[in-house]
Amino acid sequence: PMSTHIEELCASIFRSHRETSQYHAEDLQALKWKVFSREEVHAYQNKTMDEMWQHCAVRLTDAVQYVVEFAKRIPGFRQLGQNDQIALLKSGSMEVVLVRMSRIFNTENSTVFFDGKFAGTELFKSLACGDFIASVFDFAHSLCALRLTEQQVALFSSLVLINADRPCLEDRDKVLRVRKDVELALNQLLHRDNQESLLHKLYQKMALLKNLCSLHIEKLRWFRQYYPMTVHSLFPPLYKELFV
Ligand SMILES: CCS(=O)(=O)c1ccc(CC(=O)Nc2nc(-c3ccccc3)c(C(=O)c3ccccc3CC(C)C)s2)cc1
Repeated sequence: PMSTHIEELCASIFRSHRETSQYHAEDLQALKWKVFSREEVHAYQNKTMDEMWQHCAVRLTDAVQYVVEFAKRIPGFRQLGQNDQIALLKSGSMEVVLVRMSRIFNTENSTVFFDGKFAGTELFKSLACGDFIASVFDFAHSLCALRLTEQQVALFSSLVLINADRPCLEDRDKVLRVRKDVELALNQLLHRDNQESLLHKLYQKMALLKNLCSLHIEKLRWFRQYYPMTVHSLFPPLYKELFV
């Protein structure tokens, strides 16, 4: 059986996850067939590249804000130094957003929840980074296939965030100690759910997340060389702080 400390850690991470999810997977089940009309898709496709990038950056930053709030409520994360908290969010927040977004992906018609309805890859055409968007969709498909419970998503998200191998950490050992507890909690949860086989699959997903985030930064740098002023004056400050 789980130790009380680990049991409490599990419960508190799950609570933090629920409290800081803009949308709960079950709420979006009702919306999952609400897709954009052909006219609406065309309206997005007719946006200029900088308009669409800016639109997405604003949406993405909303989602990142909730991840920052989630991190702050993870026991142990708050005990880390301010600089280490920022370093972990800088390198991990996009990964957690990708994990969260994947759970409300409609695998039957390959659509993602965006701007209140479900959108296919074609809606994002004007971003001019089709390979990246396709990879995000592929990742969402592959994570959905694991059919994680919300508790498993909560613990997996914490593990993605609290990573002692991230760059620029001042107290690596402290991050490692906090991570060890979260690893123990996930191990015990999977044991209780009789799904130990999920563990190595989740570690494989972490490797995919790392690649996806590098691709995001690469595309952002590419976009920024064409529209430096859009990024400078129209992208949300938090987006610039974390990704630029
Ligand atoms: C995340 C918490 S949640 O409560 O589950 C939630 C909360 C809110 C929403 C609604 C939402 O903002 N959906 C967005 N979808 C995408 C998207 C777009 C292309 C493919 C796949 C999803 C957004 C992006 O901007 C994005 C996301 C990942 C990688 C790349 C990008 C675009 C680049 C240009 C920044 S924002 C969805 C889910």
